[in-house]
Amino acid sequence: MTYVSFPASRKKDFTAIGRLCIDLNANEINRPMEETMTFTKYVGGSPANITIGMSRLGMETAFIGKIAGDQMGRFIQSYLEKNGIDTSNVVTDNTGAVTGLAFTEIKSPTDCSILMYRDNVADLLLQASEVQEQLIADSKVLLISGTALAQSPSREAVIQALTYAKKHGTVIVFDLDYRPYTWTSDEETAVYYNLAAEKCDIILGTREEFDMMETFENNPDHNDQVTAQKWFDFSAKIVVIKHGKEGSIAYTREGLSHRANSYPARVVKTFGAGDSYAAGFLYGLMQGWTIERSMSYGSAAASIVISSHSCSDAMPTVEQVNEYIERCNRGEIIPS
Ligand SMILES: Nc1ncnc2c1ncn2[C@@H]1O[C@H](COP(=O)(O)OP(=O)(O)OP(=O)(O)O)[C@@H](O)[C@H]1O
Ligand SMILES: O=C(O)C[C@@H](O)[C@H](O)C(=O)CO
Repeated sequence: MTYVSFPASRKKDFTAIGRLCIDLNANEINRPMEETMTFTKYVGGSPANITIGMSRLGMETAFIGKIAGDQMGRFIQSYLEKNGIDTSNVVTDNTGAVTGLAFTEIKSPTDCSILMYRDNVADLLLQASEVQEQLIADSKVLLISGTALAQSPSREAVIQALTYAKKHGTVIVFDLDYRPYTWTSDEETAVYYNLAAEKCDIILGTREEFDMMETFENNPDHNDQVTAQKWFDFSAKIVVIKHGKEGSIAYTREGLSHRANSYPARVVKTFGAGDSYAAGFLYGLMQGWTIERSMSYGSAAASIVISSHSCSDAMPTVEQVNEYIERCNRGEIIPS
């Protein structure tokens, strides 16, 4: 059964809009930030990671965003291009804004956190007038992520991108990607998240992210089915609620639900799980696979990334995901 129809014959399979940043991942793992001395630099930002993941899986991809006009911005642009991502709608800031930094603290495989430096960041300065309508019209999928809604003018840029996607029948995916910094209140966050989600065909988020969106609603038991059902009265066809190691559950407009278990992993750090899951899941759906198979593929991609040091650089190819699944089936991956 096909739950989402992707438009045929478009130049791009997948375009994302939002932040392009730098991850600085601790080299000395299993210790607090205070004792961490060195870091490795990677391209980061959730929508960037997902786009890199889609590109590694063989999809034709593009990115809409804004980078700082400095060495960090050029590093990001060149990494995207090396990964086959069309950067023709990656705009360079000329106001002196900087690149967002995410320092990761890896205290243990289950206790990881991110320290963000996001004052005057270029990614939140993308303007609505800088979003290329034609690129969205040429794409099968547009992915938005919540953080870009946190401030103007990036907020308006995302809403304009949604308008173009609706006009051209581009499938819209919303990865909630809720990061509390840059938002000023729970009310502001919930209002903008809800407004955007009304327009989206596929919504992916964790239970905690959906809880934030339900600030003004009555779902005292945090019931996944209640959460998903609301969105089927708008545009959604699939709502996926992720539960970390416990796996994920997808609801469809037809009233069905599908569960996926996580794959075993030798976890180095947990961040990046959601981004790789999104890439694997969306890749599967775009191949016309069942929801179960797509979720399982996303879960395997997630296990690969959390078993690695980086998020973006560790995004797997089709061969790597297939091999990982085979190794798991043979019982060769012993979870940490
Ligand atoms: N400890 C784990 N072991 C194995 N798989 C995991 C683990 N944590 C997450 N996953 C896999 O990744 C998927 C998404 O994880 P999660 O629910 O943590 O998303 P997320 O919070 O968006 O991730 P992120 O930490 O990147 O923000 C899960 O459905 C599961 O398949
Ligand atoms: O999203 C960010 O800004 C940080 C990410 O790049 C980081 O790698 C992560 O948290 C992935 O989910």
